[in-house]
Amino acid sequence: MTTTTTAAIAWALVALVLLALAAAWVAARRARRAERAQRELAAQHAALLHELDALRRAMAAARVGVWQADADGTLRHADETARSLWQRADLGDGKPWPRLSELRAPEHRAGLAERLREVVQRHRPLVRLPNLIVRGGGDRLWVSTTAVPLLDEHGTVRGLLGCDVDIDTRQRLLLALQAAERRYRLLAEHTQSIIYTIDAAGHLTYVSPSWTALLGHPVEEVIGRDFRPFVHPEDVPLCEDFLARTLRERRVLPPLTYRVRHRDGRVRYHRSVLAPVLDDDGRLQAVVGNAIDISTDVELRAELERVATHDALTGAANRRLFLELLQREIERARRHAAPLGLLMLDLDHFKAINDTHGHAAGDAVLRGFVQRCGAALRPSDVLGRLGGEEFAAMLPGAEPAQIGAIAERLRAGVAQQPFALPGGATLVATVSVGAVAARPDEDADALLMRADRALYEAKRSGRDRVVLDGVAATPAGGGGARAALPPFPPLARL
Ligand SMILES: Nc1nc2c(ncn2[C@@H]2O[C@H](COP(=O)(O)OP(=O)(O)OP(=O)(O)O)[C@@H](O)[C@H]2O)c(=O)[nH]1
Repeated sequence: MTTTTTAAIAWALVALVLLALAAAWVAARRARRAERAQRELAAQHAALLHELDALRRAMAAARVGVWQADADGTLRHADETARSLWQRADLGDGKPWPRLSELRAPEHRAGLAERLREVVQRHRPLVRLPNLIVRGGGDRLWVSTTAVPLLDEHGTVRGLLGCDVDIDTRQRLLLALQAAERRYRLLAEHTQSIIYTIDAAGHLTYVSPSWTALLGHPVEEVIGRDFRPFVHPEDVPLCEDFLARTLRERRVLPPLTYRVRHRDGRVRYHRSVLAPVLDDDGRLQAVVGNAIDISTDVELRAELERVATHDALTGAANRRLFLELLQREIERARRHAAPLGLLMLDLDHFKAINDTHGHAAGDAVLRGFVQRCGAALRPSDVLGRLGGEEFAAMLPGAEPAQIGAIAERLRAGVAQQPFALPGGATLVATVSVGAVAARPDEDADALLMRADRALYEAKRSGRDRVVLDGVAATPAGGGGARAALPPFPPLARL
């Protein structure tokens, strides 16, 4: 072997060693890189697992149960939360999986199955469908179901991925709220009273259908309109003040009674409460009112009042009311230095009318007498029946000089025309009148006493006449009128 050959071999060996070293270095580097990549992967995997665990815990806390199903809705997988929501921990334990819809309450089964079919056939996701599940324990729980299609690389639906979220508390509250609202709406729409809302400017923003029943207008003619045209003009300021005070004081005030015009023109009496509706921050949301028709009560009270204060036979004010009004009128006349007249009237020989023609005839004369007085007096005058056939007329504003003429007109109105009796017969009756003008310092008793004395004088001096404050003002009535009367028995006061 030559030196040259030996050297070549040696160089080749060196090259080989160098190559082997380089390969070992590269391999070691690769191994280091692979090891680093594996460590990174493991770290990423651990982080992912950590995130997944956090997500799983978050979903469990939010009561979101995830499930997976075949395209026909048969379940394939359900996570722990889903199993716990459904109370079906044994799902899939060797037994065939049910369809998702089979876990639902019977009334919601078909609806859910149909919506899942739509997800598969039309790729349309199902989003938050509230539905009831029947849990393993038999109780029912409201969940909201969401489902999306699971597609393969060709876009074919291979199954469904979805979740059930526990919305039981919220849904039951919502249903209770809806039921309450339905109840209140029913109440508002069928109540005898009018429920309404009104804004600060006085526009009616809602009225219940009972408005039509109580006031005649169709509801659409009222909503959006100002309340004022519906209220009696005299009561508008009262109602405006009521609304303004409710808005200002933000509280329910005692009810207000006011008059409202029915569509047919009749006046109705309403009593209303107004309640301000405030939000949590105390801001005014609306003003709600409830008005009831109290016309019947008002009319009944007026009738009771009339019965209690008026004579049932003739309709004249009874003694109590007349004396009350007289007292009031005397005080008013004194305050305003106004004149006031008083007539004391007593039908003549009334006992004889009763005795001869009967009590019914006497009643007819009393009624006719009051009618004639009504025709002869002014609307502001008051006629009262003080008892039996004795009456009194109060004449506010009558000057002393006029009183005699008024009394005479009244006397003549009685004597000059016969009274119709129940059987068709007629009868002429007369009346004696004591007329006085009130004096400024006189009280009711003194005034009545003076009028009574004048009346006594009229009777004493022959009846069918007026005595003005003790002085005979007119002569006795015509003989023709007296001719119709039966012969008089002896009279005590003569
Ligand atoms: N029909 C009827 N009679 C009444 C009623 N109230 C009182 N009387 C009668 O009126 C009569 C009053 O009689 P008297 O007080 O004697 O007076 P008079 O007969 O009118 O005699 P003078 O007043 O003196 O002219 C009595 O017979 C009473 O019974 C009533 O509501 N209906």
